[in-house]
Amino acid sequence: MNGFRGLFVTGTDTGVGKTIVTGALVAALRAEKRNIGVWKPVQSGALLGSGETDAERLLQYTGIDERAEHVAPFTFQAPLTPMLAAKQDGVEITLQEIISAGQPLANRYESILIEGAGGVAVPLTEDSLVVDLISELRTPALIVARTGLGTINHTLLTVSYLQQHGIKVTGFILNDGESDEIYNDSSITTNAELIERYCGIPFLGRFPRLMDEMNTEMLIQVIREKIQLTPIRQALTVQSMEEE
Ligand SMILES: Nc1ncnc2c1ncn2[C@@H]1O[C@H](COP(=O)(O)OP(=O)(O)OP(=O)(O)O)[C@@H](O)[C@H]1O
Ligand SMILES: C[C@H](N)[C@H](N)CCCCCC(=O)O
Ligand SMILES: [Mg+2]
Repeated sequence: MNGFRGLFVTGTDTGVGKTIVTGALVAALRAEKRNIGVWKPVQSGALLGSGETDAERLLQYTGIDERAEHVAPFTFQAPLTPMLAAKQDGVEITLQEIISAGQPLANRYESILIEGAGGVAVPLTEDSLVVDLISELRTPALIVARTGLGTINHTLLTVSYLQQHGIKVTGFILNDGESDEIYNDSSITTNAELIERYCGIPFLGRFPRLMDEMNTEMLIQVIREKIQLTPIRQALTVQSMEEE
């Protein structure tokens, strides 16, 4: 049985801000005295020790006391889809190895937020995509998407693909990201409402562009002010009850 208690944070693409949003959500949930952990099953694009990997960023944002190699048991240097990045390092991993490597970490927490790599159809291993990992873990999914023009199509496709695989979608968050583009984009006033209308998945809020250093206190404040946590708390609770 591969079931994990948690929520899988996926995105409409790589670079949409899954790491910052995941870190902020975990920090806000932990501030409520919940024992929530964070897991990055496979990461690519930087090496541990650089301070640039997602595991290191997640630990920095949340203040969790874990070793980065436990948060991300598989790290590959090349900025490529994990399957290819692993190949370049001469490694071949299986979906079952990825899942087994996360189990000891998950066992230390009441629930975990899991950050994917890129979007839902990104090759993780020779014969699996991110969506297959979510299916195996049996967690619901939360989508992080860009705020601006193009996000309706990307988000509706992501919702549809997850649902075709029997995965429950808890909601979507639109992230302003680091680009200036959205400031002249009139679609931002209607994107969230249109996505909700066409797929029926709740909009949980807009994550603002952060200019200052991203410390834990500031991230908790951003989540409290901008993001609806109730559906996320419910997703984590319902799952725990289903397991009993
Ligand atoms: N709201 C924001 N404010 C400021 N910078 C942001 C924001 N969201 C994302 N960024 C920056 O944009 C870059 C890309 O975001 P990030 O690495 O979080 O994407 P990702 O979805 O986690 O990508 P990956 O698929 O590699 O995990 C990072 O440098 C991040 O710090
Ligand atoms: C390198 C990086 N940061 C990633 N998380 C891997 C993203 C792979 C995306 C593949 C793709 O969709 O074309
Ligand atoms: Mg990331």
